[in-house]
Amino acid sequence: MPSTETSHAPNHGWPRNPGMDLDLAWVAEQRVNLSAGERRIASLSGRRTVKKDAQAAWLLKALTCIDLTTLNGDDTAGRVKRLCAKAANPVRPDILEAIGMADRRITTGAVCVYHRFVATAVEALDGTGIPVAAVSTGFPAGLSPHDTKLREIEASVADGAREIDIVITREHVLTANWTALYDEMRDYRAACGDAHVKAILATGDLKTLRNVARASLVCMMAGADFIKTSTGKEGVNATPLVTLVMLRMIREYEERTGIKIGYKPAGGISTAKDVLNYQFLMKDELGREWLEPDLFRIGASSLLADIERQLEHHATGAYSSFQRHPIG
Ligand SMILES: O=C[C@H](O)COP(=O)(O)O
Repeated sequence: MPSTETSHAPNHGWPRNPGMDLDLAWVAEQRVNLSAGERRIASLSGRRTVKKDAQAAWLLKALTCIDLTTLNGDDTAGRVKRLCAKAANPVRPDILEAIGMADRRITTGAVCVYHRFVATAVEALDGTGIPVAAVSTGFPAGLSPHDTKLREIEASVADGAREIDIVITREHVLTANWTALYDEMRDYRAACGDAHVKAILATGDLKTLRNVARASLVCMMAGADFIKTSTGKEGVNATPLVTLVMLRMIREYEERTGIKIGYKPAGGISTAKDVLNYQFLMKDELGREWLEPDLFRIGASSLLADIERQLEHHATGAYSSFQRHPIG
């Protein structure tokens, strides 16, 4: 059960990934055994349940890992300010009181917006310690000119973004041009300066799990601090199977380099049950450390409402069916 001791805004003293030279042989040797992966995911089902007394702790921990997101064409400064207010006070005080957490300061991990709203969000979050993450580099397709993408990153950092979610050029992966992907990511890393960088792979566009594994590895070699599944705009976004592949690449990268890389599933994650599944997979594959916001974020626009609802049920004792649902 995760402790709630660290249920606060993430520690931005966490080290950045320095990256390493591109190792094409290491990239080439990556293979994914699809049926073994599917069996692993299937085996999670029914293996675990969330204990009633531990549930609030798990959900609060998940909440501190949310990159609370609005990425819509009709976003306005007003919507972003309301989102920031929710990020700073994500759970109603009476619920926190009822579950014995009234003395904890609980916030989401970050607020995630388009570049246009970075300054608005930074101002709205002033004094909360909550970082702003900007989706830069021509999100979501990432097909703007390379220099334009670098300028966008620099502008987001100048406006106060402490985290940048970049999107890779999927063509580099689909054509196995690993050098181009590495160089692109290297440039993004440099443009971020002191900001942390999350590499969005858009896994739903990458055709094969092997491509997902290889792209994960190349982005980590080039200095990504996090690897993230999706923009939320692809046809298929975060899935348990893609997660398994990416987590295993994070594990392999740590085994080889000693550097811990974070993971961010994003897109379509909207229920407490979904997020508990991700938490158990993270803990099983990488260990307890990866349940903290320094190494785990969940990109989500609508998850918070369900977590709050489940905490409310917890507070009133009106336990919902998911509490007895097997984790998997
Ligand atoms: O990065 C975050 C995603 O765009 C959020 O996707 P969602 O709106 O499906 O939760």
